[in-house]
Amino acid sequence: MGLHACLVFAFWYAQVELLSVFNVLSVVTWWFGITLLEREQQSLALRIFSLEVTIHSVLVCAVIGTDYGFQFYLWAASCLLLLDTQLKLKQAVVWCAAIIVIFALTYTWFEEPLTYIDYQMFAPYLHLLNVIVCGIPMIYTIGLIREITINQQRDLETLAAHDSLTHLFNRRYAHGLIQQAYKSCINQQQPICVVMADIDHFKQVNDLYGHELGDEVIERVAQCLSQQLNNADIAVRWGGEEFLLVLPNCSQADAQKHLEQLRQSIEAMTFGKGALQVTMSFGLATWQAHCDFEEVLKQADVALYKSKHKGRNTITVAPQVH
Ligand SMILES: Nc1nc2c(ncn2[C@@H]2O[C@H](COP(=O)(O)OP(=O)(O)OP(=O)(O)O)[C@@H](O)[C@H]2O)c(=O)[nH]1
Repeated sequence: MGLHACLVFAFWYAQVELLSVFNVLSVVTWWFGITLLEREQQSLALRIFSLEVTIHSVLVCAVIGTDYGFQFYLWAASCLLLLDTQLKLKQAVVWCAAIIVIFALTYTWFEEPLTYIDYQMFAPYLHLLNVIVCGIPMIYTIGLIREITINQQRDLETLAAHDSLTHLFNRRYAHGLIQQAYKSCINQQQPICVVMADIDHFKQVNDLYGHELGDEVIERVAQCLSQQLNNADIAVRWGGEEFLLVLPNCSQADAQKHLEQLRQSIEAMTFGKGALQVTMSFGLATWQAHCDFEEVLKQADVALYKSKHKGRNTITVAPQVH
């Protein structure tokens, strides 16, 4: 819009009044397009910008020829069209190709311009300036598409790896991480522990307080688990109210101390304006070098079952298998 405003005066000064008037119209069109952008009507705005740039470039070339490089704005117009995501790719490609064909034809159509302006010696500089200015939307478009693609890929990866309620890792994604942690601990001859944890009497929570508060309990318990874990630890939402914790470089004794702190923290939490408190049971197993993941998981599960059997809100350590 700023560029068109400057050109109103430049063409007036160069006594090409027709182009001066065109630029007034362009300023109005860009102002209208920007208003549409502010109203979040991006698609319509982009189409208007593209149309304006296309018509304007052709008219300028018709009046003063191609020496000044105004035809390069047609490349910019085709890039702008690609940003219109409501336009199907096929349609966008056809429109872009049509604009590029018009660009190529300007050299034949406008070999003899309607007017020769007095400042012909500035033509190469203006040509250079126009090419540079036209490059900006192209760099912007490709950069924007690159940025959007990277962000979407990152978002998709996060969505695929995490559980939507607790934001802990989901079961499917965690498998790879757990195997990596195990291999690294075994290579460095460091201990690694596996814990199954389950909120006690959770069915009653749902039955007495409703599923919404049930969800809040799961969410806040998960938060408490992840806040108290170390960076290398892996917390997974294993099932409804069941969590798996993998603690690399952690001995059984340290894991036991850690879990006792967690147990106490969860016991101290209140929900539903203080009306509800919950407890958690834990089953702890040390992952031996000769065991596979399924085996250690089973040991932790059996230990958890024992904790439930003992009256819940407790930690049971699985016997070491030699
Ligand atoms: N609100 C809510 N409830 C869930 C979710 N996932 C599972 N549940 C409920 O969790 C309850 C689990 O109950 P049970 O497996 O019988 O276990 P429990 O009542 O916790 O009893 P113990 O484990 O023996 O202490 C079931 O009623 C499920 O419907 C969830 O995402 N949100």
